[in-house]
Amino acid sequence: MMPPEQENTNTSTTGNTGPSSIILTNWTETVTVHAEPSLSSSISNMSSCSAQDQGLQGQQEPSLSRSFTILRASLRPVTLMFADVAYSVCLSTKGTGFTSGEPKSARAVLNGVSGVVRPGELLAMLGPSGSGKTTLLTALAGRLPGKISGSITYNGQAFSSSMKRRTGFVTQDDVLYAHLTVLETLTYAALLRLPKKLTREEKIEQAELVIMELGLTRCRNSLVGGPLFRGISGGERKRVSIGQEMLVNPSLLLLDEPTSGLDSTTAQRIVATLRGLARGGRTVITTIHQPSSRLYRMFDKVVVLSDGCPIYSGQAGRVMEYFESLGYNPGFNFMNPADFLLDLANGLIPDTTRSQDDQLEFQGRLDHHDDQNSAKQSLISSYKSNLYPLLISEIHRNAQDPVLLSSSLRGSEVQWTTSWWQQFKVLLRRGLQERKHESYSGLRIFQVMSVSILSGLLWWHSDTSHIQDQVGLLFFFSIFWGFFPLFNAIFAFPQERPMLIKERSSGMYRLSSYYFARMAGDLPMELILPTIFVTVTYWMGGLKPSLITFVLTLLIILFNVLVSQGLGLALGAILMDVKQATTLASVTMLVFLLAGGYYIQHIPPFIAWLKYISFSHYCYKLLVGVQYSATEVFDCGLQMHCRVMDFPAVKYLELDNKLWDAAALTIMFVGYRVLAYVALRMGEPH
Ligand SMILES: Nc1ncnc2c1ncn2[C@@H]1O[C@H](COP(=O)(O)OP(=O)(O)OP(=O)(O)O)[C@@H](O)[C@H]1O
Repeated sequence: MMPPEQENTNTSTTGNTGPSSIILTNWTETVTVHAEPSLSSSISNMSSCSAQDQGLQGQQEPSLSRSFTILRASLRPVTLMFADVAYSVCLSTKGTGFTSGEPKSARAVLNGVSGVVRPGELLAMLGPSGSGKTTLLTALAGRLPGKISGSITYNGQAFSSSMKRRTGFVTQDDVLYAHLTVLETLTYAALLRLPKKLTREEKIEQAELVIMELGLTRCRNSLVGGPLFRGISGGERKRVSIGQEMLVNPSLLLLDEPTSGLDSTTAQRIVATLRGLARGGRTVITTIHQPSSRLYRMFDKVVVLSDGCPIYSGQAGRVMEYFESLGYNPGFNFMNPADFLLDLANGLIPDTTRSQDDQLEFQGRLDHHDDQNSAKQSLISSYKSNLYPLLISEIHRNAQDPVLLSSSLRGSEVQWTTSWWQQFKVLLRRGLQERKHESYSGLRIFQVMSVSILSGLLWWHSDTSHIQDQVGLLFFFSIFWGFFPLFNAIFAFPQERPMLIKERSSGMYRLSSYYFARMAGDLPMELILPTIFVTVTYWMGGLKPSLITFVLTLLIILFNVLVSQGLGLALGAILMDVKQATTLASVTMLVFLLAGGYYIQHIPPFIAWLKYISFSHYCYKLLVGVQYSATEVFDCGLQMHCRVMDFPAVKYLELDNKLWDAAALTIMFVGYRVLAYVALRMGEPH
């Protein structure tokens, strides 16, 4: 139990609501909910566990006491009802022969699943692997693509954008930025998700609060980590993911396997927290693989799935009674109800005539498929005749309930909790922090510096008497700064896709604010490296010693970098596959290299148009155009001077219209970026 004085600071007991009711104040309103002692105890247990390690509990208590209630009261309770939910996926049946275009077959993943979950309840979905738990959870979260039959309603209404912002969804794989600390991860989530009316300090305080509440104090400053380097533990990652969703104070919280891979104590803490959140007036649904009996006792309701069909949906405490009424007994005492349910869902019916050891041996053998299938069918038909009619009549009754319908989630909602500018600023900062290791990586700087010094040495103090070499250096500028940004930019969106999907699905920010923040975040390094490169190589390479020409050369190359980056972003966003995008990019750059006008000057007319789609071609033309004036001459041998403009490689370029070249680059600069944005928008799950 929480210390009495702490309870008093968080809640006030009211005379007219009875001893078990407390008033919980939150951002926008005051609601009355029924609290259970277990909530306080579970949460305080977790907090104190970590706070003790740090000796922080005493220090943090004042801020905790002011806003503790925010995490405990749901703003708008949601009653979730689902009836006859069915979902199929299309599978192409591949034969072993040489035939192609085989007919597609549909596979039912969910079949007639129904249930009711009310505010304050914790529902667990149980079932063997592949039974459809994740699919059902995703459908209930409004995130399942494709056609779902049956009905899913939230306070009697269909899923809406308002509901989306009230829904927290924790996926099985934790999608987190590896290079942010736990505190940074939760602070950025708070800054993006909490409403405008809270100050920045208050939002940061909420993040701190979630850290304490989830027992993450000990690792608050540790990096999250990822596949390439180790960070916090699996259980801590899971708690960070839950914390991100808790921050928005969701009315409906859905979690996919929040305890998988965790030790039983940590799993117990997580489920206790979920139960605590439910008791604060939320509707909480979780899938779970193998709960211990301790965990099982914390569930209010369970849905048990077998091959996508329900065999039970209702109160968790009455499950044994129900199956006993059908004649199924665990066979021996003290069996974990969850184990019993999973056996049943697998079609393993306990044989009470056998001893315990015999049963284990019997069930372990795999040669009873027919028996198992007929047992499953029998359980499914028992569900249909016993539980289904009750559930459907409850759903119909509730659907007519005027109180439920009046608490509609539509209407009065603002679409975004924070302004465009606020989102842009936070996303920009987060992006810079997450990618600084990559942008400012020593390897990347070494790569550019070594190439610049090497090219400077190769072209060391070239002059116009070696015009072919000088023009070659300008062509090299245009090609190198076409390739390099293009290949860097290709990775941007495919790498960020899981995060983008997760955050956009919960309505965290606008796509445009993300997009512009990403563009702006990449700019410093995209521009600094070519600036260093050009500065070193230009002067070492003996190009025209004029400051104006140097600045113009630099500006042309920087613009070329931005155009090339735009193409990389567009390819990445359209294909969303790094391998495909890099293959296409290398073919494109090869075409640009060959058609750019340096290697081949007599391209057959039917393919000469290729150069007009090459940004490197325009860049090269502009570079040559600013390097040599129309009257400039070079030593063409035998003490003769020729006009640079008559040199074949330059003449071929037709340098008379620089404005058009600049306009072509500008069109590409805008066009590629618009294309990337549209591709991102179209690629979003609907
Ligand atoms: N898009 C899809 N394409 C093909 N099969 C799918 C698709 N979605 C789901 N399935 C299949 O549907 C079944 C149910 O999948 P689901 O992920 O919901 O199971 P689960 O009960 O959550 O399993 P687990 O406990 O192992 O995570 C699986 O057999 C899965 O292969």
